[in-house]
Amino acid sequence: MSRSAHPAGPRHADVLPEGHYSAPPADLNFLDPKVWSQTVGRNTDGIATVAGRDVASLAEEFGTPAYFLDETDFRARCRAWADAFGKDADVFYAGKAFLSRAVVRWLHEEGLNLDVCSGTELATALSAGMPAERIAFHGNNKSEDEIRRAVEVGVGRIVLDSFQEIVRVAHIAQSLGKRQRVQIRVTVGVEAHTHEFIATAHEDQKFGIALAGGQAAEAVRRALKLDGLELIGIHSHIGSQIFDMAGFEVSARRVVQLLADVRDEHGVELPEIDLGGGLGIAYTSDDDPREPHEIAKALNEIVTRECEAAGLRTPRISVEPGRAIVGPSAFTLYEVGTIKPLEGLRTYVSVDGGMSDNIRTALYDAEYSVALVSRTSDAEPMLVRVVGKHCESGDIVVRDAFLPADLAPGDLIAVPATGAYCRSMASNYNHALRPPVVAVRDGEARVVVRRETEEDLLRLDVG
Ligand SMILES: Cc1ncc(COP(=O)(O)O)c(C=O)c1O
Ligand SMILES: N[C@@H](CCCC[NH3+])C(=O)O
Repeated sequence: MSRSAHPAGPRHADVLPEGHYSAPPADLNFLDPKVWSQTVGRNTDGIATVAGRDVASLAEEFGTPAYFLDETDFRARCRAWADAFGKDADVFYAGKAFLSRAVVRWLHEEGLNLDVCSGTELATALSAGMPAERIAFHGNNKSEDEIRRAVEVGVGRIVLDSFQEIVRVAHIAQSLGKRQRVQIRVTVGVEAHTHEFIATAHEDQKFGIALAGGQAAEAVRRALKLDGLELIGIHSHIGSQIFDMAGFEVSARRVVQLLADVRDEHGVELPEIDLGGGLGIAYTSDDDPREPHEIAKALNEIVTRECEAAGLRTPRISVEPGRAIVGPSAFTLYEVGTIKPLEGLRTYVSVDGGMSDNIRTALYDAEYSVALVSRTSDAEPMLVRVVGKHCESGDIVVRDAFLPADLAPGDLIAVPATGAYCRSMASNYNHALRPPVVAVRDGEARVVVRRETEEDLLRLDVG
């Protein structure tokens, strides 16, 4: 990402502080379609709109902060992924990015499958009518209750994450008189170019079983011996917010090598491989993510080529995008509160939310964009840091961005690309009430996850 300085304007300090910012955009009013969802634009009054609804009326009706989810955009991304991979592959939406019953219904209608990683994500999916056989169950520490529930309802696959779990799932399935379809999650030893906390395929971490040292081969040996398990394939997920396809290619190659080793040792050709999720999205105009069809083409080619070289039948491929589907489909709307110019540094713009609705900046140093959306402005750009209202100096929503210098309390600003890992990682820090998710489509807005209330919080406090 660019960290270059920019020409100093009237509201810029002579020497700008070290930051993540690029030069100010040529037009501060422009809502770049790269980072905003499909139906976002501005009306003739300059107010931003989504699916035909203007943000001023949305703020009036639903309050701020709030997440607005562009249903048309979400569904279009589901279709783009499903079409790109075609009928000989499976797309599992990673529910951890954002899960609600409305989203489950949309996924179902668009023909996608679902990856869940807790009993309660599973319950949400089932309660919204997702057929169990289209659900994959993940997790590095699934409880016995979670496993039993998943086996009982008949999930399509459980992704085994440790040697202990191989035995645990087999016993539970057998005790229920079932044979559970499973995959084994392996760590392929790839250093994905992403933040350390969201890279998952290097060996020193909690997920999966290492290919290195023959551990994954040993896991396959054990799984194949157990009556309660039907081993259908190998799973690899290398991390999240990745742009470079090289890591996926190495991963695919190593997984196919394991399939060849399994065939040589056991005479069994495992029919499926899952290459996980992790595809990056544009959070700022500097980001250039790959399109689903490019990703599908690259993955299909590498798997086909490696399988041909190894004399294997090409397995059925599955992928698990979360962020790449829901991330760009939503934005968070905030009202500007206090504005504090720090001479020679930057201007701190406080909003009515913060790290409780978007922890990603504090946790991963994530970059976001921001725009004034309740009006347009011809004022000079001013370098800002958008911060929340929490008692924490790291409570930053957008580390470095430009907003018009005439920004004032009461203005509405919006942060795009907050559909993934924002509401799903939201907290009640400082007893913040988690914001609602409002789905907007064809001029209609409806709450799909309501705002928490004081009563919700007090109900849990039984002391
Ligand atoms: C196993 C697995 N699959 C899929 C995903 C989804 O990742 P993303 O939302 O980056 O596509 C994750 C999260 O990183 C994951 O751990
Ligand atoms: N929560 C992370 C990604 C990890 C996803 C799950 N393995 C993020 O916001 O980027």
